[in-house]
Amino acid sequence: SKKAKIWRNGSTNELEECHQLLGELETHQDAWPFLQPVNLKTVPGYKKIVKKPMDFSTIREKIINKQYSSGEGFKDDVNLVFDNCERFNEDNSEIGKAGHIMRTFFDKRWTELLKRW
Ligand SMILES: Cn1cc(C(=O)NCCN)ccc1=O
Repeated sequence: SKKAKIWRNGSTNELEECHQLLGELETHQDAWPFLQPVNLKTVPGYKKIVKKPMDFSTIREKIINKQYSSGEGFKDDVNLVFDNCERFNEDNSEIGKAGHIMRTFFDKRWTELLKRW
């Protein structure tokens, strides 16, 4: 596993703070469309339209398996979740609206974390 680094301002491991932020995403009331991979067998068109599926449970596995070398890779996968959502869903659909709410929530928390690193 990567040696924990002491970051500027004494904040400890960047990826530990990403793991905590993932917990906030997963427990958000509007997270329900993003908790598990979209079922490619039951959602028509998804497999063809969305080239790189991503969801919060997959991100959790990648954190646990040390597949991110920095917060940047974590941030890119979280944004992929929301970009996929915008590509596949109408903005005013239930899932489309949830995606916009979750992206706004994440962007605010990510900006707060960047200020501390
Ligand atoms: C993010 N997303 C989720 C679904 C879905 O059906 N999720 C299951 C919720 N229980 C369908 C399209 C989509 O873009």
